[in-house]
Amino acid sequence: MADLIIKNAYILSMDPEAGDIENGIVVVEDGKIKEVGTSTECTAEKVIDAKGSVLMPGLVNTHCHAGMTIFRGYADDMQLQDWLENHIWPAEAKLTDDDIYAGTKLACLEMIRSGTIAFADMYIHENRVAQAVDEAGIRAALSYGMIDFGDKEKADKELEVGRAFVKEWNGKAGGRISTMYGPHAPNTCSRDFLIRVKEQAVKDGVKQHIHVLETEAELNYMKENFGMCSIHFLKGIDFWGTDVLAAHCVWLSDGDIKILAEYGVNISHNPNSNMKLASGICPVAKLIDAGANVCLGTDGCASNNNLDMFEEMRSAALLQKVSTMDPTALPARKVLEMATINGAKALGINSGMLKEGYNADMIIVDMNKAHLAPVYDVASHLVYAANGKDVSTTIVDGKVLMEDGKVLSMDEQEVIDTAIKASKDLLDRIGN
Ligand SMILES: O=c1[nH]cnc2c1ncn2[C@@H]1O[C@H](CO)[C@@H](O)[C@H]1O
Ligand SMILES: [Zn+2]
Repeated sequence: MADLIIKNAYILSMDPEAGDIENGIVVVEDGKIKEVGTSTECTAEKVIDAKGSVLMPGLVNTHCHAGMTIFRGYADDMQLQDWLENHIWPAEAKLTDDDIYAGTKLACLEMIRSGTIAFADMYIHENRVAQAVDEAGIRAALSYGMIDFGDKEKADKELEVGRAFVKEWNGKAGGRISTMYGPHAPNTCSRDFLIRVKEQAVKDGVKQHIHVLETEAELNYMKENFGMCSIHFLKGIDFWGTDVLAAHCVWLSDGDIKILAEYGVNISHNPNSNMKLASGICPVAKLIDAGANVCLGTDGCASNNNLDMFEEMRSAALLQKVSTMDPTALPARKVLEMATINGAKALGINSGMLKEGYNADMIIVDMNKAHLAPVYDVASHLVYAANGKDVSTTIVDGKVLMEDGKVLSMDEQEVIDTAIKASKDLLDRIGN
């Protein structure tokens, strides 16, 4: 007997061979998809009737600082450098590991509610992030964010913490957690440090997660100090020769785009954060044309200010259209690919498609809503009209984490109350 059957769904499989299936059935066994079709011989312990709903692969958030959910709305309307140096970093210095656990629990709750099945994270006290992910039931690729600012002693310490984290958590939570190295950015990490981290990542067989060319200030800094941009600088130390997830990539030349595509770099596009911090616009359409793997992320909640990947899909599409003055740029299906297939590829997980053998990481979107009627094209609604609140059911690794709007893997009110209390205590400590 199978574990779970979902029937009567409009299946948006994202599998190029199967396409969309009306009135479809998905069968789940041992956390994997066993069958996708229009009928089945199987019976299951649990059956969900998804009539009037869309069943699709859950969304993958490829750039996040989940613990920063505790800072939602803490410091808005300023430049990245001012925001980080004068507000976020001083506040982070006062964060306890309990605060980060509380913030990450809240982030996981919000992600499960809005249809995200996996996320990539870079933050501090990452052990507690991993604990929260383990308990919440979601999937994640986690990294400890390392910064050395050219200080050799700090570099040694940071790499030690990063290494310990990679070793302790890779493959944990029944395989739902993977680990990466997280050198923060080319303008906050020294050249020597980036080389050491890269070599360690290759030795340990894990990926690296890094911010790259988020701002024009970074581009200017790199040109002044190294006589070249971050993309060429990282090429020079063979950083791109390893498996990399690069967030933002806003300030790219046409030559940079070629390099990123050629090396198969995974690029996490974060349109809402880039708009809010006025960082600029990632040339997504050009990157895709060049053959690069572009996926989507929200960034942290202090620069977004939510984790709703449906909003991110809509923003990504609209921003490319207006910046290229071409309404055919980034059509709905392409954006859905970025949020599912491409994101799963970037994280190295077998999700992002509803297909036999893939992880049963999927969501049900309720289409019986005023703002989703009538329906001509399901993909259009998912990108241009829906939002995260339309997700009724979220399934990760075959486990139902939310069913019909009720979160099953955690006590929702307790998670919200704990985060609010932590934010108040934090303000007292900061002295605001
Ligand atoms: O958009 C961003 N650009 C650069 N750094 C960021 C951004 N958002 C958060 N952080 C910072 O990255 C570190 C990760 O460990 C944290 O210090 C976090 O505040
Ligand atoms: Zn970031």
